[in-house]
Amino acid sequence: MLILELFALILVLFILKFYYDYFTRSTPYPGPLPLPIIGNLHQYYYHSNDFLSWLRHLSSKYGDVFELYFGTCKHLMISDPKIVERIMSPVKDSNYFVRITAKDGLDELKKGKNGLLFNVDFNSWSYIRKFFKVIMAPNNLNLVTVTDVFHDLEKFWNSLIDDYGQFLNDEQEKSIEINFVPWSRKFFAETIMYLTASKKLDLLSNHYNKISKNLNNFQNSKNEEFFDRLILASDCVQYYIVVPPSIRNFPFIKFYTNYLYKNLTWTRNYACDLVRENRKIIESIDDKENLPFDILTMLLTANTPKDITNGISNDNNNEKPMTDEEVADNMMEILSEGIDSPANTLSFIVYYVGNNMEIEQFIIDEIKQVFGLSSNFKITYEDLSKLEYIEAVIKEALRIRPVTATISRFSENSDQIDEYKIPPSTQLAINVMGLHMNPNYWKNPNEFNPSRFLSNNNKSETFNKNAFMYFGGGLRMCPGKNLAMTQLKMLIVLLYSKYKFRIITKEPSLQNNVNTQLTELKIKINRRK
Ligand code: HEM
Repeated sequence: MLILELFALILVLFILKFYYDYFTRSTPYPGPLPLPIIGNLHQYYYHSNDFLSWLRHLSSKYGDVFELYFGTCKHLMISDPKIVERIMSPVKDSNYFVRITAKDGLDELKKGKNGLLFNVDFNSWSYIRKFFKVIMAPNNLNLVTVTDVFHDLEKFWNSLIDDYGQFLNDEQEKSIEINFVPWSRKFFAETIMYLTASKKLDLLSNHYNKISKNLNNFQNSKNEEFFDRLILASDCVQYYIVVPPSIRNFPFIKFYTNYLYKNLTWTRNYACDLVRENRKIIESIDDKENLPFDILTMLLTANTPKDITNGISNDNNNEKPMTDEEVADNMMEILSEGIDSPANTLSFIVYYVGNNMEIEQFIIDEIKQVFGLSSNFKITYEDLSKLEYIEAVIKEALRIRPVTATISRFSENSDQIDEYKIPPSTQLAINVMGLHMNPNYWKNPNEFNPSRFLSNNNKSETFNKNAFMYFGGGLRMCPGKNLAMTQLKMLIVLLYSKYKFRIITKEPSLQNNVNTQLTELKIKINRRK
C-alpha cells in the first residue's frame, strides 16, 4: 500500500513539475497542450493517424509558428516564409546547419558523423557533398542508363499486355491492369543501383515473373530482399531518433528495437559485401582510366593513387581513404534516398495527370513539339531543358504531394527574425504542407494546376520561393535534385509517348500517413498508337 502511495506521489510530483516547466517556459508559442512523456502524439491518433491532415488542421488553428511535442521533444513548427528564408540561408556558418540532434540514437547507429542526412559534423558532411557535386553534374549523369532500364520495363509491360491484356469496349488495343507503385519503385531502384555501383539487379524481370505467374523463373533474390529491407532500415534510423534509449530498451519494446536493429545490420552487411566485391574489381584494374565511373568507385578510390574524383579533398585534412563500413553507409543512403522520393513522385504524377485529360494532352503536345512524331527518339539534355510544361507538372506534383511533410533544422544559438524569437537549442520543423497548401501563398492550393509554374502564361502565378520547399533549401538542399528532375522528365516523355493510362484507384492510399509514401495505384495501361 505504502509503495502504491509513494508511486502515486512521485507521479503527481512528476506531472506538476512537467506542467510547471511547461507554463513557465521561455519564449512560449501557441500549440495544443502536451501530456507528460507522450507530448501531443495522442492527438495524432485522434486524427486517424493522418499526419498531413493533422498538420493542416494545426496550422489553421495556431498560425504560422506553433509548438508541437513529439514525445518529450518540443518542435517549433514553422510555416512563415520569412523564417524559412533565414533558416534556409545557404551560408557556411549557418545557425541552422544541423538537421537533427538525437545524439544517443545517431551515435549508437554510427550515423552522426557519416553520410549526409543525419550528419552533424560540418567537415565530414561537406566532404561527402563534394562527391554528389561531381556525380550529379549534367555531363556525368548517364542518360543511357535511364533509357536502358525503360526499355526493359517496356519489354515486360508489352509482354503482359500481349499475353494477359483484354480488349475493352470498342478499343483497338488490348489493355491490362497493374499496380503502378511497385513498378515505379523497381525502376528507380534498378537505375540508382546502376548509377551507384554499375550493377544490374533484375528487379523488373523478377517482378514481371512474379505477376505473370511465371514462377519457375521467379526467385526471391537477395537483391530484392535488400531493397525491401532498405525501407525498414530508414525506419530504424527514424525510430532511434524519436524514441529515447530508456523506452527503446524497455523489456517488451526491446523486441521491436532488436528487430529493427538486426534488419539494419543485415542491410549494412549486404552493402559491405558489395563494397568488398567492388574493391576487388578496382584492385584488378591497373589503369584508372578503365575504372567504372560510378559513385561507389569514387568513394572507394578517393585519397588513393587510383582516385577518379579529381582529388576531392577532406577539409579535416584527413586524407585517409574511407573504410568499407563508411563507404557502405554512404552508399546505402544514396540508394534509399534515390528510390522512394522519385518513385512516389512519378506515381502521383501518373495519378493526377490520369485524372485530367487536358493536362495529359498538354504533355503529349509538348513531347511531339520537342521530339517530333517518331516514337524512337534519342533524348538529350538540350531536349530536356525545353520541356517547360513537363517540368511544371513535376513541380505541381511536388507542391501538392511533397515527399516529406516537414523538414527539420536545429537552432544552435538564439535568433530574432522580425517579431519571432527563436530560442537556442531548439528543434525546428518547417511545415512543408502548411506552406504548400496555404491560400495566402497559392491560388486554389487544393487544385492540381501545373500552369501556375509556367512563365508567360495567363494562368501562371508569382509565388514566394520560400513557400515552395520541393527539394528543401539552403546548405542541405537535396543533392539529388538534378538527377531526380532529369529521370522524371525522361520517364514522363518515355511513358506518355508509348502508353495510355487510365486510373482505377479513386484516392491513392498512403503508408503510415506520416509522409506521402504510396502503397497502391491501380491503373490500366495500353500501348499508344
Ligand atoms: C523527386 C525526387 C526527390 C525529392 C522530392 C527529394 C527531396 C528532398 C528533400 C525535401 C530533402 C531535404 C532537404 C533539406 O533538408 O533542405 C532531401 C535531402 C536529401 N536527398 Fe533528396 N529528393 C529526391 C531525390 C533524391 C535522390 C535521387 C537522391 C540521391 C541520389 C537524394 C538524396 C538526398 C540526400 C543525400 C539528402 C540529404 C542532404 C543533406 O543533408 O545534405 N534525393 N531530398
